[in-house]
Amino acid sequence: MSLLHYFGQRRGRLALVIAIIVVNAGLLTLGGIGSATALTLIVKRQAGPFFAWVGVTIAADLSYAVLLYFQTVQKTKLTQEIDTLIRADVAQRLGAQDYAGFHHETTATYTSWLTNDISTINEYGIGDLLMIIQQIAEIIFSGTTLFFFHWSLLVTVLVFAAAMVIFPRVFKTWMDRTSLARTKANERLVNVLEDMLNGFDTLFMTNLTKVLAEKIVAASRDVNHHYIAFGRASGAMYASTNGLSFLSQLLLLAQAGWLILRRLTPVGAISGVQYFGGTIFAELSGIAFNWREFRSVGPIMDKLASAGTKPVPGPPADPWLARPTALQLTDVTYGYADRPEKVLRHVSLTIPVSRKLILTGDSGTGKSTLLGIISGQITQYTGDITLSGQNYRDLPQGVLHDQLAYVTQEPYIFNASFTWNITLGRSVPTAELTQVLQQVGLTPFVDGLAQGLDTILTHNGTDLSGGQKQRIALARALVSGRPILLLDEATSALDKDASLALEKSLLTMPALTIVMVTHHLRPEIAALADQVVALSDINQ
Ligand SMILES: Nc1ncnc2c1ncn2[C@@H]1O[C@H](COP(=O)(O)OP(=O)(O)OP(=O)(O)O)[C@@H](O)[C@H]1O
Repeated sequence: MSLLHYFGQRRGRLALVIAIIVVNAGLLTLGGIGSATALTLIVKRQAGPFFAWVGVTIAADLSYAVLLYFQTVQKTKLTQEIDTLIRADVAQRLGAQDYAGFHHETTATYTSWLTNDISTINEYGIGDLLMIIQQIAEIIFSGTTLFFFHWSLLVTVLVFAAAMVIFPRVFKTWMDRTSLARTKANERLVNVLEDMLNGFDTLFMTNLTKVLAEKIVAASRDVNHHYIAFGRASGAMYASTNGLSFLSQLLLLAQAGWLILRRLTPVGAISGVQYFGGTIFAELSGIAFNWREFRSVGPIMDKLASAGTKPVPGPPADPWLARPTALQLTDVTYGYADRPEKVLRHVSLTIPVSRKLILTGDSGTGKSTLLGIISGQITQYTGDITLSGQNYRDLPQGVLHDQLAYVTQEPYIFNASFTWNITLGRSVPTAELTQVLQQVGLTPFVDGLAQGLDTILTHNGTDLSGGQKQRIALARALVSGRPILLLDEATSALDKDASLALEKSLLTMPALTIVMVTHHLRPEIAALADQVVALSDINQ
């Protein structure tokens, strides 16, 4: 992932912005030439030409002002387009990862990548690169003009220019290091913000809301510290390159005076040298500074690329999977990386097609872990799992996901309409949607909403009850049309009668293969299952 790659994708607008920038640099130069020439003419007391050049200078400066407007607008459009390209790329990479890969970083970290890092790319990547182009254009125009005043002025400029290009290299490592540390601190801040703000209710009920401010202030100080470290690096470079620039301008002024005294250049050169010399050195020190900043975006782009590889379209689903015959677990063993004890030990289980299996067991014994493995989210187990005789390890994730719907205890609700939360954007016939709503018992609730199915639900369903969220998740699973349902305490938030009714309705759907995890197995539910398995009986 390189920023230049994204510039390439928007080369048309980039060319337009560069064209405006170059014309503007030319207009600025014309303004400078106008002032210098006017000075020469007034010393010679030539009134007509003097006012003509004043007019040229005014016209150049006014045109510059007008073009500046278009430059700003086009630059903003270019920046916004590139932002979206980068976000799309990162989002695609995140979406193409496997379950463990995605959860390697927190969502807050990803948020920081897609917000803070994009801002940094805007400022230091896009903004600085365009600024560098403008600075180069101004340097070329100013250098050419100085040459016409006297060639020796250009030689002096080139000597100092070389010094200014070499000098900032001293600061490269310092700036790279502090820039990366700064983005890491931003990630930590976003993580703390998300953690504390999401935990508000808990802190509020325990009268500990002061913790909110304490943690946020601490994380903010951490960010301050790293911004200041970067500010030191960039400030040191900025100050020293500017010092060199001032020194160069003074020498150039002295040289121009000497040339005028020896009648080798017109009097106007005194203002021209100040103007163009000042422009060249200011822009050169600016380039050195902006180039360093621009380069500091490199590690950020590398970090964004670490989100994974770009997705490649998966193979089409195998026809043999159209109707899976059975799920078969053989000798499955698994333990979490940071825990010494294995949670599952040599578990073997067969779940024939369209059968209903209920898995029971005490809390913490590994039921959810087993469903995590069957769902394909956890992959680092030993042993084998097959679906229709095909080993999970040979199945592309997409193919497996086409066969399974996994409903957890705490389903996620998107900040989108009721319909979207059930269909996830797929098109589903209204009759089917209505039937599923009926099956999961959501119809009375939806009918009571002023906007019905168009009601926008809040982020993570904070305006819904736990039971309503679970009903939505079940509707989502049924609408998906997957032949295998994995239910992890999927009705735990419902009252006894509602939970019984819903479980009964699910277990009597003839086509579905169901693996249902439950703590509270009621006899009427057990009677509907083909198999009731206690995890402790199969976990050795
Ligand atoms: N991400 C994780 N990292 C480390 N350990 C974990 C993780 N998830 C679960 N565990 C541990 O694995 C064990 C089994 O957890 P699991 O959630 O599978 O149990 P469970 O039978 O579903 O429990 P419950 O009925 O309470 O939901 C527990 O000891 C738990 O602490």
